[in-house]
Amino acid sequence: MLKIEGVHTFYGNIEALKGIDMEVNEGEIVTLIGANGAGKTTLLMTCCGSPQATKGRILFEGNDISRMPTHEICQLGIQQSPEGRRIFPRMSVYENLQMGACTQDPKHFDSDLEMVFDLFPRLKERISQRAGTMSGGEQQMLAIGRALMGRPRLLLLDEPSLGLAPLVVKQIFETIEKINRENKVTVFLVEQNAFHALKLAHRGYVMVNGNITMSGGGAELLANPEVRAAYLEGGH
Ligand SMILES: Nc1ncnc2c1ncn2[C@@H]1O[C@H](COP(=O)(O)OP(=O)(O)OP(=O)(O)O)[C@@H](O)[C@H]1O
Repeated sequence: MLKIEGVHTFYGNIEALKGIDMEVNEGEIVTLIGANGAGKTTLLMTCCGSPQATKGRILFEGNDISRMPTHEICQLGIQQSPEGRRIFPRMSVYENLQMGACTQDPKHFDSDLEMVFDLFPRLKERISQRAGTMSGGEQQMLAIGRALMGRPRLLLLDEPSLGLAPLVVKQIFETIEKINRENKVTVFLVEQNAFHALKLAHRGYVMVNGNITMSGGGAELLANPEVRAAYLEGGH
């Protein structure tokens, strides 16, 4: 579904991605783990066209999206829930979800809203609340819900567990699994919480300093001593 071939991305003269090859197959949850500054967010952003890859190409369902503007990439069926959530804090929950649907045919709006409320009943309870006044976990649910309103076939999630309490992290990961299994959305997940993220994943990749250094099944990477030593605190 998503094929990343020899992708290099620069910020000025900083080479953040140094020739990335990887792929996400339809129906999978694929996790990318790596330390701070490894380039994980840059890879997700590059898949969405901002910044654009300087070398290499990215194919989505056979279309070369590497030089495409972000809104066209969204229309093809890729949506992102960004790092730090980036919800619109002064808007209500409902208005945030409306924003997520803005590229879509309005005829889908009501049923898509129900789908999001089924996944995150808390958002329905908070429908009129200003998004910026909600808890971190609720804001994360909203960021994922907003992305789903854009009807993705491929959902890119950047650190959905960031700053959340363990119980909330568990709920968010269970919902991600449900979105993949029941709503049939393919998921590409970037995480520092390697334990949860690899447990959930069909396959995973490890990124170090702008390069992919390891790949394998989620369970295989979880069991790998190098991965455990580097990314799983206390051999969790
Ligand atoms: N807008 C930018 N301008 C210049 N350099 C940047 C910019 N964004 C990221 N970088 C640099 O690119 C490299 C990769 O950063 P990136 O945010 O992709 O890493 P990451 O793996 O997502 O890290 P984290 O887990 O901390 O979010 C880092 O060296 C970072 O300092």
